[in-house]
Formats: sequence, structure tokens, C-alpha cells
Amino acid sequence: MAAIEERGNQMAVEVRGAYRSYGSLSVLKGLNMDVPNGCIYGLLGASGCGKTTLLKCIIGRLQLSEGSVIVLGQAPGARGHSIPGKDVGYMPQDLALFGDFTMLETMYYFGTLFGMSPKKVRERGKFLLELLELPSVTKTIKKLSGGQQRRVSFAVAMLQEPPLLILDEPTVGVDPLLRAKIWEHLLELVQRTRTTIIITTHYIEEARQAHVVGLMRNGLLLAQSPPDDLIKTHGMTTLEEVFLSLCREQETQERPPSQLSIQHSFTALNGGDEDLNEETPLLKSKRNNKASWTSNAKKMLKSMCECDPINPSTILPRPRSIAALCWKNFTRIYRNPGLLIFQFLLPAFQIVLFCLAIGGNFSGVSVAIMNSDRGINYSEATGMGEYIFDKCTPFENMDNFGSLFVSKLDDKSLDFTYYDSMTDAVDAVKKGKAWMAIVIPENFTQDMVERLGSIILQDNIPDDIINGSTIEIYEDVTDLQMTYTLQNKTTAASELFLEAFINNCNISKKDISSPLQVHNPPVYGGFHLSYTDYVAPGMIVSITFGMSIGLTALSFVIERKEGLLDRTWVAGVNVTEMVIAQILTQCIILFVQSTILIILVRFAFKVYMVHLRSIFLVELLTMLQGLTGMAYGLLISSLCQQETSAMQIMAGSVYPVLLMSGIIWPLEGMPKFLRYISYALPTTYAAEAMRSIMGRGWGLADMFVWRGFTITIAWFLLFGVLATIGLRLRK
Ligand SMILES: Nc1ncnc2c1ncn2[C@@H]1O[C@H](COP(=O)(O)OP(=O)(O)OP(=O)(O)O)[C@@H](O)[C@H]1O
Repeated sequence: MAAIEERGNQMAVEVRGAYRSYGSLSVLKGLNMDVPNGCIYGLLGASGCGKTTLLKCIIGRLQLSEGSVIVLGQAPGARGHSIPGKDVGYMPQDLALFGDFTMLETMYYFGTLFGMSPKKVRERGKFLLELLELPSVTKTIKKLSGGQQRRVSFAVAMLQEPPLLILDEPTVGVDPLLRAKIWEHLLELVQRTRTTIIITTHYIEEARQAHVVGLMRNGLLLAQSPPDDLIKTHGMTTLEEVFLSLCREQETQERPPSQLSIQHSFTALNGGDEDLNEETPLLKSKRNNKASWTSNAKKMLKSMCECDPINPSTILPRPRSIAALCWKNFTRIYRNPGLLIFQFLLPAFQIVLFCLAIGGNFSGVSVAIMNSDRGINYSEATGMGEYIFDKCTPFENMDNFGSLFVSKLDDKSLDFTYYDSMTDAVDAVKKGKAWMAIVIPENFTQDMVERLGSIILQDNIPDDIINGSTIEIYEDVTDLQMTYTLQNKTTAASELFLEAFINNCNISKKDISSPLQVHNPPVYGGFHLSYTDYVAPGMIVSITFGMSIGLTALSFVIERKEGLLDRTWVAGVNVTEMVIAQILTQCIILFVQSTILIILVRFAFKVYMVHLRSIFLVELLTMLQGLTGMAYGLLISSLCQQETSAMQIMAGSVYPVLLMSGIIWPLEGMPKFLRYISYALPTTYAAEAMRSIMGRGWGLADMFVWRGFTITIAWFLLFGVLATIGLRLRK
């Protein structure tokens, strides 16, 4: 109240020579407007004439291309000014409320942003609930009727009893009785508190209750006067007729619209209006209009040009705003089970799917076998057969090496089908019934005995013996992973086959061993590890990064599209507060997300990790990657107006990151130019660090690990700064 009195005779809103365009569409074309303090100003005009654009310029949500606006003595957004902020109550045309919140929660959210105590919010909530005939404060907004939702939006605008109320079509969808009640309240409010109200409405006759009406057409005000004055001056009986007559007049004017003069008349207010007496600021402002404008323009220029001493409270993030934003973020998640599952369980679900679907052991792989080996009867054997028999302790299938080889093949994963001829076995591969045909010749045992004996005795091995002791393999290699797996299994089977002789036949291992010696255990990792163990560390990084991008970008774009973000900015929240609140919320979400993820990976799927104590580093890196994804999501949201474009950028970013970060395939397997691009991605070094932590047991002192952390933090800061700049520009 004191602030209002201090303003005395000033106009609450003064607009001069306002131009504003959207691209090539010129919406405001040199508009002038004066809204006296403590009155209701009805802004009338056809749909699309620029009313909302004008209101957004007044509350500081849009900048004028040319001209100036002074609101409550200063340009909107000037340092230390509470517009946007607690001095303006804004009811936009869109609902701009969180559907999952109750009316009370909505009030708490905005009330906290305005610095109101919970007690005050409850009191105001109760009063507005009764005034606007709303049902229970605990009903969620999405369960209210359209009209009730509009009234909640109206209540939010009036919550903090601001000196300036901007109401964009508040009475749409409201029944005539309640509409009358709302007008009654607005008139009483102006009388009691000298609040200034700018209201747009499509019900022209409704605006007769306003103290001043502004008739707007094609980006210009055709007239602004008390309604009765206008009617009297034009000799009409209704405002609608006046409006029509002014429109026709404008159409017949030959001058360009920006040169049309505004018809100002405040005379009807002089004693004629029962709500505003002689002492109203309106009359005084009429007298002092010109002088007041000049002094205000000077003040505005001063606030723009001379830097006032910086008041830290106006530039530093305010804890109450951050708390309100965090509370809003968590309430949204908690109220929306779908979002809750999406936030906390989707990454876990993805890693479960990955561990189940990728890198597991094969089963049911069809293999065609043609084993025509006749074997050998050692009791009747002579020559080399007798020699081998004497050296060996009898073991299973020793008399049929073909069956011995098949028994050494991993029969848990392979499904054998036996064929009588080589042609049938190979045909099975040709017809796609088997991935591999194994053809064992009829003299396999006989010739193998000769071959082994010759090796032991270091004799020459004739070609026909080599041919007869060779198993032929026919493969379908259209699936690389299948080919590698089957080749590994056949190689393993042949090693096991030879091992049976080494172990049972008193043969020296060196006689038949390979010249290579692979040490077991290896330096890092283990030969038992699967593809899952290799890919899982990178997957943790990319899933967390990708999910955070999606969730942040989409929630911001949707909030903006629904007008929720707009309303929050109008409530005075700044970008820094918004970003800090997002980081804090995301940290908690990421902690839960990454804990579930790591527990599943390590304990449910037993993915390889050298030291259990490394879990702390794994969690920390996962959270940092999530924060980097969040910052990138914020950047996307600052660039996109629509969910579809945000989704396109997300899909266009997440897949290349997954494919090119060395997560699925090592960087060494990429063309050189692509490697350089890979190194520039935010997940490449992080995935490498994660593999080093989990697979090698390395810590922060190791270069691969600290480099991964440092680069992740650098990306987070870069995206964060760019997103903050982007959001500031788009705000
Ligand atoms: N963000 C935007 N980008 C491009 N054009 C826009 C944008 N917002 C509004 N416009 C266009 O500017 C013009 C004025 O729009 P505005 O919303 O200010 O009109 P209005 O008088 O409030 O209309 P209504 O009474 O139907 O709400 C319209 O032609 C509209 O299509």
C-alpha cells in the first residue's frame, strides 16, 4: 500500500511508440497507452490484434523492438524492480498450471516464489476459494472443470495482492453470475487497495464496468477513455457500436495506422464515476500526464544507463525460489506415477534389458553333424594303434575320435542334428536350418592315431593321413557374432580333444602344444568374461547421459509450451535459480537412479568389477554423466519450442554418442577421422574411465580415470553455461 501511495499521481503503465514483431509479422505498430494508477483498464480488441503481445511487453516477458514501457515507475525487468516478480499478478490466456497439483499446492508454489509465509498462503487460499466458489483446495487441478481451472488461475494471479494485476481474458468459461461476482471483487479491490488492473475480454459490454477502456485494432489503440465518455462522444448506445464505428473510421483513414491519433478522454471520470471520486489518481494523472511522462522517461533512462549500486538480493539466487522450484519438481514426479517410473526405473529397466539381451551365452544354436568315423578297436589294433593304446589309460570315446570331438563341443548352447551324408549336412546350412556343418571323415580315428603317433615319434606325416584326420567345417558367416562364437567353440573343442590325450596318454604337452603361451590369468580382466562385461561400463554411462537429456529437455519444453515456465518467470524466478534447482533435483534423482543401476549391474548380473570399493567412483562418474546429460537437455530446451524438435535433437545426439564412444565397438576399429570426433564426445573418455575403474580396478590417480572425470566435468560446465545463456536469451 505504501508503495502505491508513494507512486501518487503516476500512471501505473505508460507505453510510448511501441513496436513489436514476430519475424516479418508486425503486431504492435507504434502503440501508445496510459493506464492510470488504481483503476480497471479494459483492453478490448478483435482476436489477433496484439493484446496478449502488449500485455507480455508490459510484464517484461517480451521486449519491444522500438518504443518504451514504464510499469510502476520503471522499465519492466530493470534492476531491483519487482516486475516481473511479486508486484505483478498475471493470469495468462492458457491455463498455465500444473494439472497434478492441488489448488493448495499451486498456491504454496507461487506463494513461496512471492515470499509469502505458509500461514499467509493458507489464509489467502481460503479467502480466494470462497470468493471464486471453488471446491476443495485438496482436489487436483486436472480433476476440476475448465471454468474452475480458469478460476484457480485467477486466484493464483491475485494470491500475493500485487499492486498490478494483468488478466488476459479471466472471465472466459465463467457463468454470468460468477462473472458479475468477479467484477464486483475487482471493483472493490481497486477501491480498497488502489490496485491497477488491466483486463482483456471478448465480452465487450462487460468492459463497461472498467474505469477506462482501450479499443485496440491492428496493433494500435483507436481510443482509450472511460466507457461512458466514449459512448457519449460517439453518440452510440453500446461500446460495441463505438468499437464498430471506430473500426470503420480506421478503415476509411488514408494515413498509415501508426499515424492515427488516439482519442483520449478522461472527462467522464470527473465526478461522474461513482467508484472514482475527484481525488482519484486518475484525474490527477490526467492533469499531470505530460509532466509525469517526461519525468518517468527520464527515470527509466536513468535506470537503464546509470548503473545503480548492485543490490545482491536482486542478482543472487534466492534460496526460497530454489526451494520452491525443487519442491515443484519433486511434487510433479511424486504426483505422476508414470514420471516416477520413467525417472527412477527406466534406466534400471534399460540396463536389465541390456544385461539380459546383450552378451549372454548362446543357447539353441543349430549345428549339423555328419560323423562317419568308424573308430578303432584297440584290442585288435596293430602298429601305431597298438602303440597309442599302450601309452593311454582308457577314457570315454577313446575308440571313436569323431564322437570324442563332438562330446567336447559345448552341448549346452548347441543343438545338434545328425545327418548321414555330407551333402545333407551342408544342405542344412544352405537352407538356414543350421549355422554350421561339422563333417567327420570315416577314417578319422584311424588316421588321427597315425598322426598323433607320428607327432610323438617325430615322424613325417603323409598327406593322406593329414586329410583323413581333418574335420571339415562349413559355416554360415552372415552373423559375425555367431561366427566368432562357433569358431571359439570348435577351437575349444579341438583343444579339449587334444587335452584328453595329453592327460591320459602319457604324451608330453610340449609335443603338441602351440608355440604361443597365453598367461592365465591375464594382466587385467579374465578369460571367462563376456561381451556384457566389456560393454556394461559404457552402457551405464550412455544410459544415464541419454535419460537425463530426455527427461530435462522434454519437461522444460512441455512446461514452456503449457505456459508454466512463463508464469514462473513472471513470478520473478531467474535463470540461475531455475538451473540450480534443476541441478539439485537431478542430483537426488541421479543418486537413486545410479544406485539402482549399479546394484543391478554388479549384484544381480554380476558384471565384472575388480574391487567392490570402486563402487563409489562408479556412482560418482555415473552421477556426473547424468548431470552432463541434464545440462545438455537444458541447452536443447533453450533451443526448441516444440517437443518434436527437442526429440529430434535428442535422438540425433544420443545414437551417435552411443555408436561412437567406443561403447559398442573399440575406437581402434574406427576410421581415424571418426576417432577424433569420438574423442570430442562427452561420453567417450567417461566410458573409458568407467571401464578402467571396473575392469582394471584403477582409481583417481590413474590418468584414464582422472581424465574421464575431468572431461565430464568440463562438458557439464560448458553445457551448463551455454544452457544458462540460451535460457536467458529465450526467457
Ligand atoms: N510467439 C509467436 N510467434 C509468432 N506469431 C505470434 C506469436 N504470438 C502471437 N503471434 C501472432 O501475433 C498476432 C497477435 O497475437 P496476440 O496473441 O497478441 O493477439 P490477441 O489480440 O491477444 O489475440 P486473442 O484475443 O485471440 O488472444 C497474431 O497474429 C498471432 O498469430
